[in-house]
Amino acid sequence: MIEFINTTKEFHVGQATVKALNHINLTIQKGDIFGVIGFSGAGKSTLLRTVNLLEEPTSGEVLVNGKNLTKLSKKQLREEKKNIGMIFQHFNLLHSKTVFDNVAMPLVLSGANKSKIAAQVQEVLTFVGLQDKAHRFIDELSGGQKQRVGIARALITKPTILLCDEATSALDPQTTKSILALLKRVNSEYGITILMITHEMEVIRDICNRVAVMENGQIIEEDNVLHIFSAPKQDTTKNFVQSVVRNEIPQSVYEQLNVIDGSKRIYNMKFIGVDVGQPVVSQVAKKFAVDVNVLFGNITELQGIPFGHLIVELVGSATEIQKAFLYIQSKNIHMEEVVAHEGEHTDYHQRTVGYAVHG
Ligand SMILES: Nc1ncnc2c1ncn2[C@@H]1O[C@H](COP(=O)(O)OP(=O)(O)OP(=O)(O)O)[C@@H](O)[C@H]1O
Repeated sequence: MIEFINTTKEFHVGQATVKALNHINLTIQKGDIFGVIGFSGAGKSTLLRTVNLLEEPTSGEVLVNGKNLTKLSKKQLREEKKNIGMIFQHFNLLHSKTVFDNVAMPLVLSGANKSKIAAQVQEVLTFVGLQDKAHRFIDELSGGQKQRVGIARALITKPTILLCDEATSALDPQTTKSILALLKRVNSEYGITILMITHEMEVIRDICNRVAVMENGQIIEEDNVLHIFSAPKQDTTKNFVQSVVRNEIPQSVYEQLNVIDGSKRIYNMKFIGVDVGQPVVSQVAKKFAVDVNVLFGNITELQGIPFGHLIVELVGSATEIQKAFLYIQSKNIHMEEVVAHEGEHTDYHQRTVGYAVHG
């Protein structure tokens, strides 16, 4: 568990003072994969680096598993730091050394004996899938393999916490996926709490259970990932969500409203955590005298939970459309009617429909 309590960090540059962290209060629970997202300069790196004292807070506290590291003796601090692994955007590996030497380094520095080192290096290299690369030099590896070495080196001291500093930002999308999958295993198989900073919302979507959004040294929003994606509150959060989940209604759908007659309604069906596999659309068409045309869809997955929306046109009598509407709502699918402002054709909005169909 990591607790930031009123944590502030100031840097002095010439006469100016930069408040990189401005009274941060945040708790990362044991077992979390906690993401911190923000634009460049928001304070993410500084936040991460206060956890292992690469940066010391100016005021406030950071507690790691209940301990304030600034209060420890040098010897105690050395021991506690073994609990905190870290991986970096540019890997921070020693290029003139082999994979084995890089991974073994923390154990060598702590004076472990050779047989223990060999056994542990073998174990972590097998875990990250590089058991056959132990004697390769770092320069002979791809970016993804280098990050695997970074992860193996971080795991070698058996930490309870792993800090990830933009760990996939230098990797292509495919390699990013494989590294994120590996980090998920680090969390689920070793029970390691992960705190990661990123500027990519895809990373948050793919791996995190909780997320905090940072701006100007402050946390402006924090919640579980499903809530953040389904109901972002702050503009910056909304922008990040929009970058991966296009939840706006396309112009082509609004244009259909101009030609709609009394027998049609357009609805935005929002799926959050319901089984998209359930054949709601085809059931509606079978159960009611209603035709269903799918106009647009965007469904993704958040932590194995379907999430997204489907825009459908229901065609039929007002009574049958209302029955279909109530039936779909009964399946825990949120429905909003897509409507245009009276007399306006450029400024459209959505209206939540209660239980009545507007006619
Ligand atoms: N060592 C330092 N000396 C002076 N200012 C610093 C130092 N480190 C960070 N800052 C400043 O603190 C603020 C936060 O920086 P930080 O690197 O934590 O942000 P970030 O969100 O991680 O950004 P990026 O994604 O670009 O790394 C910035 O204004 C930055 O210029």
